[in-house]
Amino acid sequence: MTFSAQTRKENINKLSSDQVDLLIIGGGITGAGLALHAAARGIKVGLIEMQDFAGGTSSRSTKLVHGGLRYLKQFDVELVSEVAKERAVIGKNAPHIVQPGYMLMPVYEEPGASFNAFTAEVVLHLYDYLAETDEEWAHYIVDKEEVLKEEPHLKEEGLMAGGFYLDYTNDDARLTIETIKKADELGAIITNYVKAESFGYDEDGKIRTVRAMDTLNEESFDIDAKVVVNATGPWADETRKNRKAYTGGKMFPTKGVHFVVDHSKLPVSRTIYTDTGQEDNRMVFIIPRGNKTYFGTTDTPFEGAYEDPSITQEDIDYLLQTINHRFDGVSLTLDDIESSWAGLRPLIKDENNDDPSGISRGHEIFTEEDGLITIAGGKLTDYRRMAEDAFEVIDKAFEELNVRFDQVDTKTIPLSGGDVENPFAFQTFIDQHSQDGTDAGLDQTDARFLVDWYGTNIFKVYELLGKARSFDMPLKDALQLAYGLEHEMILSPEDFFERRTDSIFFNIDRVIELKESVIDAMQKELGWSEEEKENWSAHLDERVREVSLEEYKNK
Ligand SMILES: Cc1cc2nc3c(=O)[nH]c(=O)nc-3n(C[C@H](O)[C@H](O)[C@H](O)COP(=O)(O)OP(=O)(O)OC[C@H]3O[C@@H](n4cnc5c(N)ncnc54)[C@H](O)[C@@H]3O)c2cc1C
Ligand SMILES: O=P(O)(O)OC[C@H](O)CO
Repeated sequence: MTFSAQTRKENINKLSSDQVDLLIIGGGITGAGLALHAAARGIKVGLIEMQDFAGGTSSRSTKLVHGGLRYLKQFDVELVSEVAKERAVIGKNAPHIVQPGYMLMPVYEEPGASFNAFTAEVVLHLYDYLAETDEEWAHYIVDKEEVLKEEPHLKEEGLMAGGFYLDYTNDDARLTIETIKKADELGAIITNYVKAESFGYDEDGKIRTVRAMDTLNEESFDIDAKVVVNATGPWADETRKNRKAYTGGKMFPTKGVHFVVDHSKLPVSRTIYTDTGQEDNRMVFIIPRGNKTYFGTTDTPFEGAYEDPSITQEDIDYLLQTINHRFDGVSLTLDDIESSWAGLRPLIKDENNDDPSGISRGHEIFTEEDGLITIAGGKLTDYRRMAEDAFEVIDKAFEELNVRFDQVDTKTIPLSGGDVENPFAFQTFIDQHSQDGTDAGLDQTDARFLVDWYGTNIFKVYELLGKARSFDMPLKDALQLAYGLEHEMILSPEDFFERRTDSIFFNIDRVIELKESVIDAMQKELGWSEEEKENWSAHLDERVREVSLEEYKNK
């Protein structure tokens, strides 16, 4: 069973010829979670994504699975209680992607500080309680000396104490694609690069058809569905417009930016969550990842094209000022920034709140007169629960059509690659299966990396050794490309470099080194014309220029 460009062609044929019970518009984490939930219940479900899977916000987050500690400042206890409990569920179902770890919240005595030593203890205690955190990961508070022993580069002036608490690191695009692949494994009919353009109605004015376009060849086709769900995140209003039943805009997307520097420039040993020091009610994360450190984010109202929110000089100045304020002996400049990304929070408008950071990160599900169901808002960490909530509404729509399906508990369904015997001992799984990689000619580091990256899908990776060896590149990269083409519906170089691997963000030099050989291999495997090859190559060059902030560095 594959999930390739050929699968995509077959799925487009299926969607254009057979009615589905449910059609999901949007292939970010929210749409992916809905598709997995539906397929697990035996619902005939289709999903169309106009870019690549996770091409929107779900590859541009802070890349954490977390409960939203700072939301307790605005007493969003219900949200934190729901979202924080999901961390352990995702950690169990995707141990190859999501890792638990102690994060540090330093406590400073400074204007606008979120917490003091006492309130930090209270809020971390409440966070553990709401999340039902295991005792082994209980929070603890240490004094200033202990904090500086752990993080010697943190600013000493004003430092009072520090709280260590549990949260999880993540790879948002990997979490999305592994959810998509699991939905595919369970029977969902899924395709990327297909855009919902308009709707068709039955005699009662209910949506029963979606007019879709394959954005690769601009061919349009109709998809017949009993029920349609709009899971397009920040685009939710865009998707709802041009319909008689449109009840007005609900979304208030805010932009969040992250920058990546070499770890030597910002040598933190663990994730740090701290005030910006700019008295703006904002907190930022500083996160070590491999031999890099990334940090963010901003939270500013956004207007413009949602596909690729631009980063501004203000964003750069704000985050550099925040980091240089918080760390002694660190004076990051624009030239230290190796890569970056900007994403849009799919926030729901709050008429009573003009502070973007004060708006709830909760989700809403609503049905309009023509039957379109929209799920908006939320957090990536909450995606599974959001799907459960959505199906309470979707099932009502099915009941009106006298259609019913068995229930399912998705808590017990591992994502693709996550079905290890003991998810809490994933390192053992890596130890056990990296030997196959070294036997195939990989060095130990690459062999362990691939098992860590793909989990139980590593066996499908190794099946592609023959194909990989035909590519003119190091074996590890060749295996990742071969697997991505065969099992992760890679159609463009950016799909590979930005979302199936993390090279564009965390190893941009590697993108430049591998670009030609990857594009040559993709042309051969996907049958690109010379013109298509040139277009994809130019698109990748533009993306590299954009994420490395060249326009600002060359000013
Ligand atoms: C800066 C930032 C940091 C964040 N950090 C975290 C974090 O660390 N942890 C966390 O839990 N949450 C975090 N979030 C929130 C989280 O990223 C989002 O809630 C989540 O990714 C939204 O997923 P989604 O699927 O709803 O939207 P998206 O991922 O945007 O998916 C919507 C998809 O719909 C597609 N689409 C749009 N229109 C159409 C159409 N007409 N036809 C077909 N497809 C269409 C788009 O291409 C897009 O891929 C963060 C958000 C931001 C912006
Ligand atoms: O939406 P915020 O303000 O919590 O910002 C996103 C964080 O960086 C991670 O969720």
